[in-house]
Amino acid sequence: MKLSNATLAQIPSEVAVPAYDRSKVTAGIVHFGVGGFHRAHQAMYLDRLMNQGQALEWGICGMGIMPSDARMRDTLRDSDGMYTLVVKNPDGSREVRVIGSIIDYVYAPDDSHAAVEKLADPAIRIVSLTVTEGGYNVNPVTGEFDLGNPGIVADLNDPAQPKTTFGLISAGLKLRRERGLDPFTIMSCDNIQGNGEVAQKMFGAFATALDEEFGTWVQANVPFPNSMVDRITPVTTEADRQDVTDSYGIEDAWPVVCEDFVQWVLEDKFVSGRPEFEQVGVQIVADVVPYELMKLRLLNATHQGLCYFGHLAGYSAVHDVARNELFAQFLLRYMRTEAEPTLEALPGVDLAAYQDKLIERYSNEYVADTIARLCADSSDRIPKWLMPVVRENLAADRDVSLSAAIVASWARYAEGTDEVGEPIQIVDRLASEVRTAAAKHAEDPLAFLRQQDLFGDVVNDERFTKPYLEALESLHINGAIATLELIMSQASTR
Ligand SMILES: NC(=O)c1ccc[n+]([C@@H]2O[C@H](COP(=O)([O-])OP(=O)(O)OC[C@H]3O[C@@H](n4cnc5c(N)ncnc54)[C@H](O)[C@@H]3O)[C@@H](O)[C@H]2O)c1
Ligand SMILES: O=P(O)(O)OC[C@@H](O)[C@@H](O)[C@H](O)[C@H](O)CO
Repeated sequence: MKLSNATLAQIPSEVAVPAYDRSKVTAGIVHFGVGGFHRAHQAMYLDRLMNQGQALEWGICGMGIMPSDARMRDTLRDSDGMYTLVVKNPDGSREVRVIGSIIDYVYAPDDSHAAVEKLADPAIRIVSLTVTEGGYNVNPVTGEFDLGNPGIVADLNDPAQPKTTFGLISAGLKLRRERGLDPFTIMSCDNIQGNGEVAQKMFGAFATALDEEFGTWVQANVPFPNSMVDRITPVTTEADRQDVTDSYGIEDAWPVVCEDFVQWVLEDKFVSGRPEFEQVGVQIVADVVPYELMKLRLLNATHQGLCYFGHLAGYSAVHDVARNELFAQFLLRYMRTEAEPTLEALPGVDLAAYQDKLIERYSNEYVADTIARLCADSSDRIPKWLMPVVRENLAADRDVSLSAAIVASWARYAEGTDEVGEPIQIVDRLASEVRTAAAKHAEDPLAFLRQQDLFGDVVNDERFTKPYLEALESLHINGAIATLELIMSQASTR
């Protein structure tokens, strides 16, 4: 049966369905970047609240700008905004739920005027984002807003027909201001350190470029809370879709599969109110930074630590890598000896247990996360999650050997051929740059590190380049597994 309001009553009892009257839910949030993660995380939390009879005025209106978002528009239109969330436990059991908190979807290229009007609707009080790290338009060299991006240039030249998130959100805010309405909160939920601050800087820069006085108003009036978000959510596969049909008789064109673990730590900085997220397990705190650092430097950095070595060693599934003791010990050692010294202690958080739990989470075979997903967009990830660990450790004169080996594994991967001569498809907005740099390894083994916009001046520091060159050479001569063995045997004698 096709998932929709009309078929909800026929859903089998092992699948939970919204216990609230969806016709009473109204939109209070516009979300940009409705993908797998948003639907496994924020929309799920809101659905939990609604199931408690609360937050019915905080329904979500998705908004898309990318050509690929047309598919989400059509899928959600067909299912009245609903989808199946399949939570996979490590023992093979699962919890399956139809999520009902998304009630509308606007594909902005269809009608940018309607999209701006939606953003100016007084009922909308939060605009949230999961638009990926690349969606913040940060110039990698300067760290500033990239005013040269053609989409941004077009929106600045023709602000009445906005096409980017920056153009649309700014137009919505401007209209609200003209109409004497309060602004909305802009809530980033992307894996970026200081995601609220980065969003504030980037949206502020766009608004200023549009009109200086408006930029000042945005900086003074629009809050940008920081958050730490966590739930491993792989890309939905055709097998996942078929499984939902075969197991439950539900025809859902785009279900979501995720792990059982979920966490959201959120700064309480909102204008015009917010849902009572704390009632459904969200941690509302004054300072998110230590939580963010913990998650990005332990979880996201070890995803980088396992994916290039894993790919080179011939793996395609994350759980197979995590279950290999050599890899698990390498990741644990990186976390304990290099990442943890850069983290602040957090009340109630046992960092050693957190690290062990990560290996357990990665080992969940039912989640079926892929090495390919983790290897994408490396140039947005290694510089943001791993290089800050390196810089802090070098400043404190601490060891960086394992971090250097992770960077070397990326450099080897970027050469574009694996250990049995198969081509590697590099998915990265800087794919041609990183491939060009990696292609020079034979003549200049430090060529990759000379990409200053990615690595700063670490190429000049022998404490980093020595273990980096050793790892890279070993990767070329001995391969990934033997290199990890060598690194671990050297580490045990330190
Ligand atoms: N998947 C996870 O495990 C996970 C966990 C925690 C946080 N996140 C965060 O969520 C983000 C999205 O992950 P996902 O798994 O939902 O990916 P996804 O590919 O399913 O969805 C990404 C969404 O972002 C949109 N998007 C991409 N670039 C954009 C741009 N420049 N402007 C506007 N929209 C843009 C896409 O159209 C899509 O709607 C990640 O990049 C990360 O920051 C993901
Ligand atoms: O989604 P990205 O691109 O920010 O990073 C890839 C993964 O490390 C990430 O999606 C994790 O699975 C996630 O952060 C877990 O909460």
